[in-house]
Amino acid sequence: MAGTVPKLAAPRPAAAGPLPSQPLRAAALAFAPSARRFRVSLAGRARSPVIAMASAKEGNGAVTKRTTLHDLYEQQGQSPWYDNLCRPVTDLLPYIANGVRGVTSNPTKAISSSNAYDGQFKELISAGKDAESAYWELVIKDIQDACKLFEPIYDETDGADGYVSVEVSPRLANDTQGTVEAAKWLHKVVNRPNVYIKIPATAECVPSIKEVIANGISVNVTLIFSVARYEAVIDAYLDGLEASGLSDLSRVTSVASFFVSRVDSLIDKMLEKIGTPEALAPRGKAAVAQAKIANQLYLKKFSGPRWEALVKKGAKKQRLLWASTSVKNPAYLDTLYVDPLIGPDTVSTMPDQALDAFIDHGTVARTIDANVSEAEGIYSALEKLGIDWEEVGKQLEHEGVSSFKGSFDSLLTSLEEKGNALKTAANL
Ligand SMILES: O=C(CO)[C@@H](O)[C@H](O)[C@H](O)[C@H](O)COP(=O)(O)O
Repeated sequence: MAGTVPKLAAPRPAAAGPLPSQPLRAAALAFAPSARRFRVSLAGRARSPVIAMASAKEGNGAVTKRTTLHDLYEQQGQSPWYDNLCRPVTDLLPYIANGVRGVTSNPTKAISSSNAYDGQFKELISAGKDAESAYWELVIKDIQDACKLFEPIYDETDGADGYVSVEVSPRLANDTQGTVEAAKWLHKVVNRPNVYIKIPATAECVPSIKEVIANGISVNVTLIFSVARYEAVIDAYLDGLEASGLSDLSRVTSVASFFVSRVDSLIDKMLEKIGTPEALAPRGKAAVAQAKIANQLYLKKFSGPRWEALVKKGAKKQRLLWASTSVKNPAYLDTLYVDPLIGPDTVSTMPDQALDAFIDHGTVARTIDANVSEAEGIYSALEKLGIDWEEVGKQLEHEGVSSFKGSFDSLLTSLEEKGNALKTAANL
């Protein structure tokens, strides 16, 4: 059935296929994160001007400037990830050299905005693949290549960091069992230890998370917009670990992607509609306040007897990952969704805009658990103004799922048209 489990013939064996695994791993090792001076042995073309500047070579080939991304991890235990994966995947190398420790992907965006996929797409269509199978082959190649680049970090941290995440079809966002099957399939075909299968935190997919974790598959739970749904996600992770039957849980890990900027975008609009001075005052404060409260919940849930029993089997905490970190309102500070959310065992995934701003003028300091009572005050003041946090979460989830589905559908339509044109031109 179209839109359920994608139709890729069989998992590709690790050594077969076009994956240049050895050169990529060698390149990644040359950029090894533990090295103080990074050798720029493979010319990755940085998309971020700040990363490019920081990677500028001195005569001896060393990176000239140590970025705040290294400090973020080394001083505060937060992992900076890059919220953008597209071809050529070796573009990631300067990012890794400058302190990036993982990557989140949005393949529909990557494929629709680049012609770097055209060559492989043409080969796949000539080989008789349909558009959807070709889509998955393109995606899987990027993910496998990126996994190789981050493998040194994964190995060095004993599986705690160095992940690359890839989403199941967004058409399955309301299909519990379809999501489980797609996650198992994707995990099998990618066939890399450091892949996160991305599953949305919709009501229908919360049970999928439990089942996928119970199958020993690491998961990036995405599209979390409310504290209530976040709690259900943590429970699904804990239930999954308990149900797994594995004696060693150390290789089943997860991140919970809490979206930030979109919360302000919606709540700001609601506050502007109310329009009173009390309502206008907290604009731009809701998202960070809610995120800080989410972190308090994280601390509570990953402690105590239930959690300690899992730790004895090697379980790792499901880290909070801040997503949607670029600022949408130009009136706000461009580090608004990074600076105040720094703390241990968290991930901040940043697109170029947020990454550049943070490297340029971000502040490395532990902020996630500072001013928590102020955050709680903002949260309840907004409730008093009539903001229903669960409803906000539901609306944002609905919009997020629709927009991911929409871009997936329109990409597939354009790949089908492109595929048909190629077949006609080649008389296939
Ligand atoms: O994988 C994840 C989070 O799980 C991220 O790539 C996530 O999809 C992105 O941060 C968001 O889609 C970006 O959101 P926005 O900046 O468009 O609001």
